Amino acid sequence: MSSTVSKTVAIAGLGAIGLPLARALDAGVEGLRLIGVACRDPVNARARLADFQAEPRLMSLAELAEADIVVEAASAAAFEQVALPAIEAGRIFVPASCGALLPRMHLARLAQQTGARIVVPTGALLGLDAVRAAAEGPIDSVTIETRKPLAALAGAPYLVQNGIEVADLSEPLLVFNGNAMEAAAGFPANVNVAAALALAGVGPVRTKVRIWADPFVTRNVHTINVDAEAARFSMTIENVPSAGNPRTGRLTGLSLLACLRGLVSTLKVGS
Ligand SMILES: NC(=O)C1=CN([C@@H]2O[C@H](COP(=O)(O)OP(=O)(O)OC[C@H]3O[C@@H](n4cnc5c(N)ncnc54)[C@H](O)[C@@H]3O)[C@@H](O)[C@H]2O)C=CC1
Ligand SMILES: O=C([O-])CC(=O)C(=O)O
Repeated sequence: MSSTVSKTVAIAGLGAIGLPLARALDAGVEGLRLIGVACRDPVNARARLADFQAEPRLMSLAELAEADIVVEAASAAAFEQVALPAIEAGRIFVPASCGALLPRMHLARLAQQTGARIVVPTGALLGLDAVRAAAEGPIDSVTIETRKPLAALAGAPYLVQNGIEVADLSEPLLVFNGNAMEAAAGFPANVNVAAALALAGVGPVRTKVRIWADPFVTRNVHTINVDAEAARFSMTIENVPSAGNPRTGRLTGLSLLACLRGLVSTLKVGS
């Protein structure tokens, strides 16, 4: 159920997350109107937008801040170029690459001054409603264990820097065991989920992360374990990789769409 509130939306990136999200908005979501997208390659972007009913403007990353809601679905490297203008302009900023927010929490303080909001979507994860509720009281521990197919982890900076080869594994290998801050730096395209979990719960230092390269899984699998005073829970999600990007679960674009709907709906479900 949506309200008569209408907000404009602009999206950075037309990849596995951004393109289906843009398509869904173009098909019509009450209260939301897509006005712009930013892409690296305008020719390619025009081809992707050719069948849209209302073709959005091609914008620079900074120009996206003309919209009420600015969605970042590009990369950790592009995060700041999208985030800063949007937050300076007092917009609602929705980052998919939320791992890039962890070392930039000054942006949250800037948002306080400008009236902007930073809305981190649940993305490829689950259970952040329960984690947030638990975090209103004492929490003993929060962990996330991620298992990805080998192709989804290839090229991660942590693996390259540590000379860890995963391409030919015949058994699962624990490739990382640390906290969410370190995980976001070492696997910027793989564990934004750990960053979102950290922001929902006990922060990036206390949130423990284990990453497995697993030749036996065909999905991106995330299991969170929370031990809090009010509740103990474990939840697992098995995400179908996107056709366009095996690192990214197909659910992520849908999560962003649900998040945007929540920004304009009169009936909102979940905390
Ligand atoms: N929060 C979550 O649960 C999840 C977050 N992600 C993150 O979301 C982001 C987007 O993911 P995908 O759509 O799968 O990536 P993708 O690689 O499929 O698409 C990204 C798009 O952004 C464009 N792009 C990159 N840098 C740009 C720049 N400087 N200017 C303009 N366009 C630029 C690329 O050309 C590409 O079209 C990534 O950082 C990814 O790690 C991915 C999965 C889950
Ligand atoms: O899609 C997934 O399974 C998770 C992911 O890539 C991320 O959190 O960056």
